[in-house]
Amino acid sequence: MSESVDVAVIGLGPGGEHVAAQLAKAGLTVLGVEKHLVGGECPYYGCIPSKMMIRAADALAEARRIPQLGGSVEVTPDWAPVAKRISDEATDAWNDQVAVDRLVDNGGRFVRGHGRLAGPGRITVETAEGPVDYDVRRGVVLNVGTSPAVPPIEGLAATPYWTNRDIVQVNELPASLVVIGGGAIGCELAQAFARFGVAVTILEVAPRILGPEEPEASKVVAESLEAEGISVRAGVTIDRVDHDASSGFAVTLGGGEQLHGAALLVAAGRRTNLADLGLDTVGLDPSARFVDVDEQMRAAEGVWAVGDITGKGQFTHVSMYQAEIAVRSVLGKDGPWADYTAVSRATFTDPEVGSVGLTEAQARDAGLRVVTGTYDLPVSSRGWIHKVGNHGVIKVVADADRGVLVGATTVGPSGGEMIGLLATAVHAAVPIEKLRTMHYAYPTFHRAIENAINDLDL
Ligand SMILES: Cc1cc2nc3c(=O)[nH]c(=O)nc-3n(C[C@H](O)[C@H](O)[C@H](O)COP(=O)(O)OP(=O)(O)OC[C@H]3O[C@@H](n4cnc5c(N)ncnc54)[C@H](O)[C@@H]3O)c2cc1C
Ligand SMILES: NC(=O)c1ccc[n+]([C@@H]2O[C@H](COP(=O)([O-])OP(=O)(O)OC[C@H]3O[C@@H](n4cnc5c(N)ncnc54)[C@H](O)[C@@H]3O)[C@@H](O)[C@H]2O)c1
Repeated sequence: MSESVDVAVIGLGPGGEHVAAQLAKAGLTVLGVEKHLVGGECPYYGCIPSKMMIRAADALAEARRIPQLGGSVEVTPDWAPVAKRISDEATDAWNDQVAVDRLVDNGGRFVRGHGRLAGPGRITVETAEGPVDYDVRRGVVLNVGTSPAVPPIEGLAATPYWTNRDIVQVNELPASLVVIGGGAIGCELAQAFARFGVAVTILEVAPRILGPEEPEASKVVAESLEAEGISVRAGVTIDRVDHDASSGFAVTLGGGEQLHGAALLVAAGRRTNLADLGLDTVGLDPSARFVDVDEQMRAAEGVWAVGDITGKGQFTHVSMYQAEIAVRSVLGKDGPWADYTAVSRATFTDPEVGSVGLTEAQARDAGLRVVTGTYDLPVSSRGWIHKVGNHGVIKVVADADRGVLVGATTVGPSGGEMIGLLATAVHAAVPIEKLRTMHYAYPTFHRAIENAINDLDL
């Protein structure tokens, strides 16, 4: 006979873990199903270990700026404390016992294995001891996340390339690193490794790195990376990859040029973990790239989905936001339901890139009467004082008809923090006239936002 539970959560990434804990605390019988590590990509292979690397790398870079400001310093990078911190503090050597215990302490049940929908109100979990069936009375919440996408480049599959899951476990740095992909992962990790003395090349097929960001942001970051000695090659195609134990990786570009690296990182986007999830058994398309959800995160009768698989932004904060909504929906509570007009994000390069809402191009595509304002950070008072490391730009995108901002980008030192002010402005549709007449402390970086708003021809 099958065991019976109120709710099963398949995949315990940040969102799924939150859903399982909250529903268990609300008194439901909740089964959490995870095939690898409870907590998902973010704590073990993503946000947290990468930001620990970046924190250390930024400290090195800041120290190297001392001679231009006030003294002398000898900087000797050492990767060992970074590797140790990631293993000891972030991942517990990639052991999730604490997270499993947290779920159980909250009243949830846990099973390790591959979960799969098996028709309305039923799931099967492939455990180490064999398949176990469960009847699910109220519903199933899917939070199965993504895996690294590996482009079909000739020769690549047969080489010992790294993905984010390997690079966060590196104990010794390579002399050189080729990065395939100039997105958030590629740019953040390229800069971190370069600051530890690794010779880094970024290969990006699109015309510019950080493609989803404003072109102004891509330009500032590309210039900053190049100024640190990183080779940024945008608009290139890769024909093949070879590897030899003695000489390392050889990457052949379209046109024949060959690049070499001791290590190769594939950071070319993500694919959703939707294969072998039994989506067809509940009437969903198993070949779709994302799971289509409504504003309550419902994908089908008795099926909810949260996180990267919903296609609403592959960020931990989006997964957690959706998790809160799914919890309310499962419990039969009221909204507010999902609204993505002011999703913000931060890319932790130096300079950091903060952004919220629509880019100028997206706003134009949406048919808005668009007006933009920009301001270069180095000419702001704080940028000028800051001197070395002050590269940055603020850009705001306004809907001229409504007199509000619909998007903004803040590039610079603390760019990811500066976006907070503008996220509130977009989220709450604060009238531009109100933003023009508020106080901006002097001399902060965020005071340059006032200049960008005053640059709007409105
Ligand atoms: C290097 C890197 C850096 C990042 N940095 C940031 C950042 O700074 N800020 C930010 O907001 N986001 C960042 N992200 C993105 C962030 O990690 C994800 O958006 C976040 O983890 C949310 O994902 P999720 O909730 O969809 O699930 P995931 O974290 O992807 O977890 C899904 C879980 O489901 C499990 N699973 C899959 N299939 C099954 C199955 N059939 N049965 C049982 N279990 C299953 C997996 O093992 C996994 O544990 C980064 C990602 C990477 C790779
Ligand atoms: N700070 C953050 O919030 C943060 C940091 C890292 C990752 N993330 C999340 O993780 C997601 C995945 O990150 P990502 O950087 O892997 O993906 P991405 O989609 O952002 O970037 C991948 C890049 O690889 C390029 N590419 C694809 N195939 C290629 C090829 N064959 N040759 C050269 N370039 C190729 C793409 O054009 C793209 O620019 C991000 O979209 C983001 O949502 C967030």
